[in-house]
Order: sequence, then C-alpha cells, then structure tokens
Amino acid sequence: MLHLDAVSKKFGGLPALDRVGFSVPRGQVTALIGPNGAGKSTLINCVTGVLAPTSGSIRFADQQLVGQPSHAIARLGIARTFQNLKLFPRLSVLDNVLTGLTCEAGRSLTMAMLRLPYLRHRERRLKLRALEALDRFELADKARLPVAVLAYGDKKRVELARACVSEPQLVLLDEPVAGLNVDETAAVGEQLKRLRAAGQTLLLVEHDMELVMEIADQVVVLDSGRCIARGTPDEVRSNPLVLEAYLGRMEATA
Ligand SMILES: Nc1ncnc2c1ncn2[C@@H]1O[C@H](COP(=O)(O)OP(=O)(O)OP(=O)(O)O)[C@@H](O)[C@H]1O
Repeated sequence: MLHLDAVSKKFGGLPALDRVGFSVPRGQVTALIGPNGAGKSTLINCVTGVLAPTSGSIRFADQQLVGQPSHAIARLGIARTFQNLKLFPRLSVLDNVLTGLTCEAGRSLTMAMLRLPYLRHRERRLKLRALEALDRFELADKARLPVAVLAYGDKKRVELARACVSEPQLVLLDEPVAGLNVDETAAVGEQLKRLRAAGQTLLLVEHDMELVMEIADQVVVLDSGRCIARGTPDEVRSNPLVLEAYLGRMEATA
C-alpha cells in the first residue's frame, strides 16, 4: 500500500534518514521502532508531506507522494496522529473530531451557515459520522466537553478518533501511548487492537515494546537514519543488530 524506496533526508548536511526502504502492506500493522533520534518522526513527516525528502521515492496506491503538499496527501486517504497532541483545546470533543472530516466537508460547513436545507442535511450527516467515531472510541459521553478539561489519555483517544473518522486507508500513529499511565495505555492498546481486527492499515511509531510486540505484524527498525532490520516481532526481537542499537544507546546514556 505504501512503498518507500531509498528515502533520504538531510538537515544542514547531516543525514536524518539514509536510503530508507520498506513497504507497509494493506490490512497490517507495521511498527517503526528505533532509539531516540533514529529518524522515526522525520520519516512520518516525509510521508505526510510536512517535510520534503532530500531524495528517494514514497508511493501510495500508485501515486508519488514526494512533492505533494500535506492536504493533497491527506485527501488520498492518509491520516495521522501527533506525538505532541495537536487538538483545539477550547473546541468540544465533537468539533475536534469533525475537523477530521474537513477534506470531505469542503466548503459545506461554511455554506451550511447560510442554512441552505440540503447543506444542513450534509452537516448533520458529518456530525453523525463524528458521533459514531466517538462511540467507537468510547468518548460519546464526552462529546460536548471542551478538550481542555479531558485527562491526557482521553485526549490521545480524541486524536485517534479524529484520525479515523474519515475512514482513511492508512493511519500513521506517532507514539500513541507516550506519556500515558498503565490503565490509559491499556485502553489505547485495546482501541488499536480493534482497529487491527477491523483490517485498518497502520504505521505505528512507538517506544512501548510490549505494545509493539503484541500488535505489529511487521517491525521496521531504524538506527541513526538507517533501516537496520525488518521482520516479524520475533525475528526483530532476537536480531543482534537491534539489540546492539538499543543496548549501545542505553550504555551511552547510563
Ligand atoms: N527540523 C530539524 N532540523 C534539524 N535537525 C532535525 C530536525 N528534525 C529532526 N532533526 C534531527 O534528525 C534526527 C532524527 O530525529 P527524529 O525526531 O526524526 O528522531 P526520532 O526517531 O523520531 O526520535 P524520538 O524517538 O526521540 O522522537 C535527529 O538527529 C534530530 O536531531
């Protein structure tokens, strides 16, 4: 579904990604792991058009993504969540999730303010879809609350609901359980398992190895911008290069 070929990104001459290549198969969970600074966020930003790769190719459903702006890439059916939440704190949970449908709404939300009957009908349909998404992510009872008053774990689930509301073909998750306590991690983990069971294609960046090993079909390991291993969770777990990348980093910071 998503194919990366020799993707490189340099910042001021220093390589953050160095000829990275792998594929994300449809209907599977691909986890992208690696020590801090390995290049995971840079890669997600290259896929979503936030950053332009220095060289290489990123194809999605036969379309070249390199050179396309973020909004065009989103319209192709790629949604994402952010490592540091990007929600609108003063807006309600429902309105935040509705922003995940702006591609489809086009100008209709503005036009709906003019109260044209068929546009009002369309606005109601979009709201219904947002409410359904909130229900799936067990947030329906919080629909009217401003996001600012929610616990951090609930905010993370609002981001998930917003990313999934448009039923995208591919969802990129940037550290969905970072900063969560054990119960919140379990709740988000449960949601991710449900998405997987429903056949949602996911590219998951995550440091929580227990979660990664539990839900990933394929694990891709980056270290210093290079792809050092790829395989099933079991294959990657016992790969000496991966152990060295993680242990080396732990020794260096000890
Ligand atoms: N905008 C930028 N300008 C300069 N260097 C950057 C920029 N963004 C990232 N880098 C550098 O690129 C490298 C990869 O960073 P990146 O944030 O992609 O790693 P990461 O694997 O996501 O790390 P973490 O797990 O800590 O989030 C790092 O050396 C980082 O300092």
